[in-house]
Amino acid sequence: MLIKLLRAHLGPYKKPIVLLVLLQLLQTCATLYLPSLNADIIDNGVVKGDAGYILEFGGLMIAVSVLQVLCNVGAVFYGARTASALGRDVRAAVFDRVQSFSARELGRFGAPSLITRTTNDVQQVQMLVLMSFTLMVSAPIMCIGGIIMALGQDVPLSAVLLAVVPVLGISVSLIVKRMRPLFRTMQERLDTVNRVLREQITGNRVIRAFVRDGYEEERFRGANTELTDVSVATGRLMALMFPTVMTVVNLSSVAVVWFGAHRIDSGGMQIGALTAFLAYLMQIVMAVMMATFMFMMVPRAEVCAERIEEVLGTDSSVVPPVSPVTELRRHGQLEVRGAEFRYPGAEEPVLRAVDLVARPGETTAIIGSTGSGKSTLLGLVPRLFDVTDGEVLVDGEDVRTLDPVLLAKTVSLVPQKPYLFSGTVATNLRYGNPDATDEELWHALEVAQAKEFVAGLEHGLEAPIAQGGTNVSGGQRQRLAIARTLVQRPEIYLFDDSFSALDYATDAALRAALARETAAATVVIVAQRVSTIRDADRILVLDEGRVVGSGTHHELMGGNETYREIVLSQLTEAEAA
Ligand SMILES: Nc1ncnc2c1ncn2[C@@H]1O[C@H](COP(=O)(O)OP(=O)(O)OP(=O)(O)O)[C@@H](O)[C@H]1O
Repeated sequence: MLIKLLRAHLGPYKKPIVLLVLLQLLQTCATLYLPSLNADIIDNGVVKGDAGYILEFGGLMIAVSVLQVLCNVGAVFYGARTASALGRDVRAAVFDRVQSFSARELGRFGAPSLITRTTNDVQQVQMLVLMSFTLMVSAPIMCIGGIIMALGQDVPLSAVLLAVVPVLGISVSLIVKRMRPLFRTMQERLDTVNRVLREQITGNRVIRAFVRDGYEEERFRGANTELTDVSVATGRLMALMFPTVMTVVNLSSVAVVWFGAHRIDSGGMQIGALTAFLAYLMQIVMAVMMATFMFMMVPRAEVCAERIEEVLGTDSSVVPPVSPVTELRRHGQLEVRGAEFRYPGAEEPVLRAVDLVARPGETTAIIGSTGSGKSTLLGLVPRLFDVTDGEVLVDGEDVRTLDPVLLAKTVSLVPQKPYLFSGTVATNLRYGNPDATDEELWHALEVAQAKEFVAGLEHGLEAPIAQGGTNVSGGQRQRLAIARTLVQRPEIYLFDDSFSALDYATDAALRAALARETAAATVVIVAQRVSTIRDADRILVLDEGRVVGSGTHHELMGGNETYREIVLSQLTEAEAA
């Protein structure tokens, strides 16, 4: 998965990658060359007292060091730039995919997990790539080159390396193997902490109202402790790595000095060669350590890459049309034919054989007990999800064949729980129509009965709105959401219980203004309140996902038992007449 992800996203950066590999190659060669030069200076300059030799080779050492530093800076620069670009691209790819998801896929992953995947998971992959750019080239060359150079200094002493390298390799891989499952658990527990935290922040008022602070604290502490436990377990393994490596290093250094001293004593080796040998031993061990460090990151990045690929590999169940219809002939006729909808995994459909025709210039209302499928039915029109059977037509065209931009322009839904974005009143109102003038915004606010309240705000249209619209009341939020839809001027308006938070007087005033404003449009209103819909041209009665009645208020009062029951639960017989 990691390789697949990297192959897919590193493609555009071939040039900087080749450049940084070359720079790494050069700087590693320079690093390997320095101990040999040092040995030469000791054996041929210092021991023989040749100042000219020392100066000449000392100068060369400085030149090689400068080259090494420059190459290193260049490699790190290109490495960091490419890794950051990769992170940006993967984040953008995940974001694009998530944007295409329908409510079904969003529900499957959950918002907290999608956020962790887009941020933390991508960051883990990005960090591994940065480390790899720095170490992938230099570590193996340094290790193999170090062995060759050490052999060049003294062959018998190199036997020490035969023991050191495998011992180091095996002990490190044993530790890394145990880390892998822990990393997966760590990412999952991070998801859980995010989920609990998000729920507690969004449900803060309910928690306070029910005085469940203690319970919620305990729940967070549980999730937090679980994350800490797994982090500590991986931390322990990581901590074990360095003492293990250092023990091997120190023991091998002692062995090299011990055997090297004997070789010098017997005249088989020069003192400069022993210094160089020790330096190469350090370089080899450093290379193994660096590789280890990288391998430590690989399992976590692999787990993260799998989680990212899972998102990228998930297709939206609301598929955009291959050859979309980009123009509609008539203006805003909505028709639902034999619609069935079943939520994923649900045994029973929540809508069955639903038929509905809503024409321009008419108001169609949908009423029914809670859970009867009203919101689901409205959601089928802007394709929040697609019918599992039957069809939804706008101006005679199946919504599944319509260009998504055209569909969004034609149909606008005011959801049951409207959402406002952080920004100002104006930025929210212009969400569906960025070119709307201030006059248009004020007009929409007037129709939505929100003009007075916005005019009363200190900055009027420029008054700040918090994320989710939490700094305005529920009723104000509903009215701003209605105004936002009015600014967009669609041909089909869908109001999902959008007047529920308004008092009766405001509800009536709003509907009267709305009727004038949307006189030529198709309006579908879902409501629980009979007074909101009794004047509608047609009322559809839903019961357990089926249409059990259709007609005007008077027609339904005459012959539809379900409708009569709903009406008489809210009004007296005289009021309902
Ligand atoms: N995401 C979901 N997954 C599974 N089932 C769902 C989901 N959303 C809604 N349902 C079920 O679908 C049925 C219809 O829900 P819907 O929200 O359409 O009803 P409604 O008539 O709008 O209700 P209300 O008047 O309370 O808003 C309900 O029984 C509900 O349990």
